[in-house]
Amino acid sequence: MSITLRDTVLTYPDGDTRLRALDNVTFAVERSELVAVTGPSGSGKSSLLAVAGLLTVPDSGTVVVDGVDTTGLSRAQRTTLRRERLGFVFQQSNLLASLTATEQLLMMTHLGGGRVRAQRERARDLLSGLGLGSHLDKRPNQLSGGQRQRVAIARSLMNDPSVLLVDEPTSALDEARSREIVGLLATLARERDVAIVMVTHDLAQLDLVDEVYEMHSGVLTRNASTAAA
Ligand SMILES: Nc1ncnc2c1ncn2[C@@H]1O[C@H](COP(=O)(O)OP(=O)(O)OP(=O)(O)O)[C@@H](O)[C@H]1O
Repeated sequence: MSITLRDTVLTYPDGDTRLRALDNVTFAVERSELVAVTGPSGSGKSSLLAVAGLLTVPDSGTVVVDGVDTTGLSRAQRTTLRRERLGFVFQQSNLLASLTATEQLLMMTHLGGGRVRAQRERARDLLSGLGLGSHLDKRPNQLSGGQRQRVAIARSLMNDPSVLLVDEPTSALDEARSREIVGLLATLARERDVAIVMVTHDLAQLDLVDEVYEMHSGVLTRNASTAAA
């Protein structure tokens, strides 16, 4: 398994009591799998991504990333593991306005160190592989919403992650573009052997994913009827 959450509990203060944002969540995604997590607003989906992404430490339970049990790791150790094994794609691609597509990807290497020439080649290969070969030097305002989301996906792959955590990738896109992006994620999962967890409200694309989970009031359940595989 590339990412496993076992009996994970996350609470927040809520007046005199505590709200259970994750209520004994158990969840595992293998490499080459694309899994969708749906559920109403406030049900705990962002909390799930934050815990899986090692950004938030749960109150109890276990998070295992690529075979590494993260329980008890220091903040620095979690940061290293995150940088080496995890990739993130956010709702609104989060690109920097002043940088070209290639530079958005190279930013990741400044953060992580590494040789610029080899990284530039890798950035170009990734962008070309995602159909952006003729847009390498374009800035976000010169790209469509779907192209921007592709740049964000390419950027998330720079460190060759084992796990990709994707938050509402289609919320700013029309139906056809949404389908392309989810289809692309399904292909990437298989071709790059990466485990992808995608939070989404976009029920129209669920036939493209391997498994569908539903979150309700912090409780995660597998939805067998809508899963394609
Ligand atoms: N920092 C916080 N402090 C207190 N309560 C919080 C905090 N963050 C989230 N919550 C609460 O935890 C619950 C789960 O929130 P979460 O953001 O994970 O839901 P979500 O499913 O991602 O919602 P949305 O679809 O609207 O993004 C909600 O009831 C929310 O109000």
